[in-house]
Amino acid sequence: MSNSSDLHVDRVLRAASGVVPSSDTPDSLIHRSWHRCYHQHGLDPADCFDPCVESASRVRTSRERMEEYLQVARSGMEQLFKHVVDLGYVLLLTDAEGITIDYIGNDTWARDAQRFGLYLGANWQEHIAGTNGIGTCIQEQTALTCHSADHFYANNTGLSCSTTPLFHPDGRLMGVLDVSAQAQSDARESQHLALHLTRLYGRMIEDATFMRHFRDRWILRLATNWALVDVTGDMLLAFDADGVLLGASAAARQWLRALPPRRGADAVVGRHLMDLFDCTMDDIWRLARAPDAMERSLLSLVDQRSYFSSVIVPRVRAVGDGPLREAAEPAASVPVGAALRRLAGEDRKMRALQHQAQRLANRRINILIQGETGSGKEVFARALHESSERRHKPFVAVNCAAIPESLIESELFGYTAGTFTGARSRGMKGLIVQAHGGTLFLDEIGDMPLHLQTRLLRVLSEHEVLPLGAEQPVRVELTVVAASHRDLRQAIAAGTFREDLYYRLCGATLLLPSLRERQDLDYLIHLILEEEGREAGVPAAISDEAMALLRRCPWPGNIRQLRNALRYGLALCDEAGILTEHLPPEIGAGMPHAAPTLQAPPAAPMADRPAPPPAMAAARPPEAERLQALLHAHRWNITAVAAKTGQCRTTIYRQMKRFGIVSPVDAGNTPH
Ligand SMILES: Nc1ncnc2c1ncn2[C@@H]1O[C@H](COP(=O)(O)OP(=O)(O)OP(=O)(O)O)[C@@H](O)[C@H]1O
Repeated sequence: MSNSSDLHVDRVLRAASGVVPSSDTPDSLIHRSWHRCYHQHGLDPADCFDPCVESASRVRTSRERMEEYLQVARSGMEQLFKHVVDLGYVLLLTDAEGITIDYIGNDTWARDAQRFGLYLGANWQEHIAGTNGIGTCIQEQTALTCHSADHFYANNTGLSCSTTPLFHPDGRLMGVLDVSAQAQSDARESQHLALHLTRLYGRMIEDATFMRHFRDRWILRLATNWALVDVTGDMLLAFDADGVLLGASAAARQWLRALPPRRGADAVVGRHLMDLFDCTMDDIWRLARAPDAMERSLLSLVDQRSYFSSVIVPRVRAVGDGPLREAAEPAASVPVGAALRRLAGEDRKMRALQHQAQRLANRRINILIQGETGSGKEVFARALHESSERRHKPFVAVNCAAIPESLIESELFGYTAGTFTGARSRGMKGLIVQAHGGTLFLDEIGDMPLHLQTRLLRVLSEHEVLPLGAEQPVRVELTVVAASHRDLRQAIAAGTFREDLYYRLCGATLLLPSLRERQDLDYLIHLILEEEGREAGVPAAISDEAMALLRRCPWPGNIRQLRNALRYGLALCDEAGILTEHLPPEIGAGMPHAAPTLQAPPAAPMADRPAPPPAMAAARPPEAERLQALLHAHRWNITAVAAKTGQCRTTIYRQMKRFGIVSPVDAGNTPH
C-alpha cells in the first residue's frame, strides 16, 4: 500500500473512532458515514474495494419495475450530460437499492470509469462500497458531494461524485442521480457546480415524474415568486376533485411537516386542501382560470404565508370517447339552468350561488349545502340536479334524521336476499345504488351515525357499495349533495362527525342565506302564491297591506314558514285574495326577532303540507292528529301511509319527527 493510502486509512480510522485532527475539516455527514462503515458494516478502509456488479436479470427486473421513472430520468440525464460532458463527467442513475440502472458515459474515460465501478449493474450501497456518493446519499437522503478522500476505501479516492436523492410522489426514495468524474483537485469546492446541477436536474426529474404520475388529477404548483410559478415552482401538491390530497413533492412534504401529525394517518395523503389553504375547491376552479399569476395567491394555513399558485387541471378520458380532453372548461359564461334560475329573484347572494352551482353542476364534485332549516337546501339540491347533465338520471333524497337508526344502514346500502327474515327477506337495492349515475341528496348528514359515516366514506372514495349480506361490491358513480343545518365543524370538534367524510363531501360548500337576509322576498311571495294557488285551484292575489305585513316578519322558519303562511292565507281568503286577516296570527303579531343560527335545533313552527287549520293556536296541529290517526289505521306501516297521502316516506318520517309522533315499534310497544 502506498504512503498516501496509508495516510488515508489512518485518517478514516481516526475519524471513525471519534478522533478528528484539528487540521481536518470534518464534514459531519462524511464522518458519520465512516463511522457507520467501520462500526456497523465492519468494513476496513485498508482493504481494496472491488466493484460489486449485479446480474443482468437483476438490473432488468429493476428497470422494468421502474419504467416510468426511468423514461423521465433518462431525458433529464441527457440534458444534464450536455452541460457536463466537456468536464469529463459520467452520469449514473440507481434504484433505491443503489444498483446502477442507467448510465451515460464518456468514451475516452469509459475504461477507467469501469474500473471504478461506474457502469450498469454496479451496486453502490454503503455496506458494500463504503462511503461513496450514491450509498451515502441513500443513507442520508440528502444531496451531497463525496469528493476524493471523502471515500472510505483508498482506491476510490480518485473519484469525485455529486449526488441527489430522487423521491417518488408518495414519498418513497426512487433512487439516486449521480454525476462523477476523476478527482482533479483536492478542493471539494471544485464540485459546487456539479452538485448544483445534480440537484437542479434531480428536482426536474422528480417534478416531471410527479406530473406524469398525477396527470389525471389536480395539481397545484406553488411558488413564492409569482413570475416563475407557471414554469417552475417550489412545491407540488396533487389532489382529487373533492380536494383530498393524493401526493406531494419532496419539498411540499417537508413543508407539511409543520402541521401537527395525525395519529395513524399518512402525513400527506388524505389531508384536505382546506387544511392547508384558506380556500375551497371552488376557489381552485377560479384560480385555474385566472390568467395572471398575481391574481393566483393563496394564503397558507401551514405557515401563514402567501404563495402564488398555478393550477394544472386533470386530463381525463371522457366517457365513451377515446381522445383526452381537458377536464376544465371555461365556465364564466355558463348559462344558469331554468330550475336554478327560478329559485331567486334579485338577490345578490342567491345570484352568486346560482352561478356557482351551475358551474359545479357537471363537475364530479360533491357539494355541501348549509343553511338554516327551511332555507331551501333540498329545493336547491334538486334544482342543481335538474340543471346538470344528470337530470335524466335519478335524484334520490335521503333524510338521515328521519330514517330510524335501525333502518338507515339497510335503506342506504341495501341488502341481499336472505339477509333478513320475514317481509324483508327478498333483498333490496339500497338508496345509494338507486342513485347510480345521478345525484344522492343526503339531508341532515350531521345526524348520520358514526359507523355509517365510515361506510359512506368508503363508498365515496372507492365508488363501491357492499350491500348487507353481499360478498361482491356494486360499482356506483354518483354525485353526492349533502345538507345540514348544523355547523359540521362543531360536530367534528365534538367527535360526532368524521373529519375525513366532511372533506369528501365539501368539494364545494354553498351557504344559503336565510329568508331574513334575502332581498327578493316579493319575488318569492309571488312565486309561492302562484304555485300554491295553482295547486289549490284559486286565484293567487294578495293585498298591499298583507304584503307589507309579510315584509315586516323576521321569518325564523324561513321559506317553509313563508309557504305555510301563504297556504294558510289561500285557504281562508275569498276571490279578493289574501288580506291581512287571512294571515296566521303570529305573522300579524310580529315574531320573536332572535335569529336562529346554524347550530340551533331545527325550528319548525309549521308542517310542510298542512291542511288549512281553522285556528293556529292549538297545542298540537290538526295535521299531527290526522297523521297519527292514519299511521294507527295503517298499523304504523310508513310505506302504506306514504302511498295513501302521495308523499314519500322520508316526508312522513320527517313529519313524525316534527310532531313528536313515535311509532310503538320504536317506543318498544307492539302496534295494534
Ligand atoms: N326558492 C324557493 N322557492 C320556493 N319555495 C321554496 C324555495 N326554497 C325552499 N322553498 C320551500 O321551502 C320549504 C323548505 O324547503 P327545503 O325543504 O328545501 O328546506 P331545507 O333547508 O332543506 O329544510 P330542512 O333544513 O328543514 O331540511 C319547502 O316547502 C320548499 O318548497
